[in-house]
Amino acid sequence: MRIVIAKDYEDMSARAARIVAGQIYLKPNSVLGMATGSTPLLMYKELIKVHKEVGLDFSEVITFNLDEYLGLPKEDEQSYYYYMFHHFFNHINIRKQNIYIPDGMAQDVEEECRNYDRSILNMGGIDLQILGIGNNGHIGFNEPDIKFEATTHRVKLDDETIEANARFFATIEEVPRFAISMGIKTIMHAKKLVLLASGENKAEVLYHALFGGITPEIPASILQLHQDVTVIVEESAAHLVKHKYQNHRI
Ligand SMILES: O=P(O)(O)OC[C@H]1O[C@](O)(CO)[C@@H](O)[C@@H]1O
Repeated sequence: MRIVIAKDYEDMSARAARIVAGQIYLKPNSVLGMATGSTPLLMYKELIKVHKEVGLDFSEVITFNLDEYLGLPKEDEQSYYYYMFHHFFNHINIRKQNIYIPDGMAQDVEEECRNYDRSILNMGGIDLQILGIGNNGHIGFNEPDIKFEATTHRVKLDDETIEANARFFATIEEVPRFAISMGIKTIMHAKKLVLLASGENKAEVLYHALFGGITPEIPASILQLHQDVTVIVEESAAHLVKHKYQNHRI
């Protein structure tokens, strides 16, 4: 595991964007795993800049999103489908048929999950997965006490996640209670993982995830078992981690 302490949110985002750009440069038809939430927003902006200024080509790139709320249609501004197009896909030359996001309105959720995992396999697996971390240690929407062997599945969101994500909705009642999420096993199968953490509120959970026991109570702790993880921590999330790490420049 490489741990990089970035000096601020801009630095964290630029470093993450460089890893993604490097991946696409070396393998133009890379399969990328995408995350949502506040953390990767500036990384997406950086990638758009690299696309516009240097011509980073997304025409062969394939993407799979980590998760989607159940019950929100694509056009709902709080859906992750909307987020991804609004913040990223509408601004680059990715092909729509290469974009995979779980369907939050699927009639048969189990079938949707099976198809999602099958599509990932058919594309040769995820080359590079971007991850954020929830206040409770979740990755994707894999909430504490998840089964580490889970593949893509329907999840019930924790109260803590509902509270944390209420900031994006008019009222907390509007936050969906269920979602579809890649499972831990799906995530762990990615060839490379990049975990981003930003903000003081992530400091403690990040420390436990990286240096505590590997336990379903902190789903991100499973990342300790992956052979190729880069953690990019913004300074304000890093004060506990700092005691333990050796800074590696990337
Ligand atoms: O980046 P944020 O908004 O703190 O969210 C943390 C994580 O929770 C989620 O919103 C739930 O999947 C992720 O997309 C994100 O990585």
